[in-house]
Amino acid sequence: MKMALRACLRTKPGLTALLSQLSCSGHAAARRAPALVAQRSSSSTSQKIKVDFDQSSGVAVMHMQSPPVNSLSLEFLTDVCIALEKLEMDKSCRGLVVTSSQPKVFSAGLDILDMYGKSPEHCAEFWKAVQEMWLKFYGSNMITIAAVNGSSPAGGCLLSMTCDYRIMADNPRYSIGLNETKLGIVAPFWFKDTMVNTVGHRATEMALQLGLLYSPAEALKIGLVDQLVHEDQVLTTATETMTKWLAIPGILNISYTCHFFHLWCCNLVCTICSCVCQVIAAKKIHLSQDF
Ligand SMILES: CCCCCCCC/C=C\C/C=C/C(=O)SCCNC(=O)CCNC(=O)[C@H](O)C(C)(C)COP(=O)(O)OP(=O)(O)OC[C@H]1O[C@@H](n2cnc3c(N)ncnc32)[C@H](O)[C@@H]1OP(=O)(O)O
Repeated sequence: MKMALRACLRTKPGLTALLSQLSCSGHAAARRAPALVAQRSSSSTSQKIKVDFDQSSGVAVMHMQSPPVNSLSLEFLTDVCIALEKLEMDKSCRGLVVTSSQPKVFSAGLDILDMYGKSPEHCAEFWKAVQEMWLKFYGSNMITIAAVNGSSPAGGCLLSMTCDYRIMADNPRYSIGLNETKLGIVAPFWFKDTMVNTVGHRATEMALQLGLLYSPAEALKIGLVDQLVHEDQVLTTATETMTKWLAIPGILNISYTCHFFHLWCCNLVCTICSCVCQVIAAKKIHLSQDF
């Protein structure tokens, strides 16, 4: 799916426009102008994000440092998107590792405090920022690897699933998954689609309906993560793995992209049809209540 988005962002101007409308892209850029990285190795820091870029390898490491648990607030999401935009614009940056500076937690998912009791304008901006993060990671031209060095529920799991590869710390205290159901909320369809693309249909059904959080070993078994390593080795393994991915010529990447793009379009059409059916059904229910 990520590759599919990459392809359409490269080749389909119409869809790019559609996606940019969906994601309100540019809202982050409007706040702070991106700067190109000129040094051989550099480090740029916002309050909540630290990016180390090694120009010799073309690999950047994004450290999420929003205490206590890297919850995805509007401010944090905006910083993530700005950092991504900057890296994306620097053509020498080919790979991105995302990890956490917080102990025991990769990301606690959407910031619950930022969703509660806020103005409709804030909620709209917040929700657009969530979509923007998803689109930017999924549609990135860089190879992305999530170095999941702690628990990663809900939106945190989504973030990791938008990456090309996931390496998780092998600590049974940590968990990962889309647990929204357990919180009494329904995960949006694009959370669901992202998981289907990662672990398949049946595993997603089970995961979402029961709101399951998986231990690292269980997550590996269903393919939610690709590799488990000792806690101390997560970041180094991620950078080593990146070297392998970057050795693959970009043209092959684009070819696979076309296959996945086809699948993604089919999915989108199905989703639109199902939304139309739901609206028709809701109208029928409404009418039958009137009479
Ligand atoms: C606004 C309009 C949009 C509306 C749309 C709504 C529909 C959206 C539908 C679905 C999508 C939802 C996606 C989500 O991501 S919802 C968030 C789900 N997240 C969780 O369930 C995680 C909850 N947290 C935990 O499980 C744990 O905190 C932990 C495993 C991440 C870490 O555990 P531990 O190290 O033991 O830390 P604590 O539990 O003690 O927490 C420390 C501190 O952090 C606060 N906190 C934790 N999670 C969040 C969070 N998601 N948002 C905000 N704050 C969080 C926690 O309360 C503690 O705070 P303190 O008491 O003040 O210290």
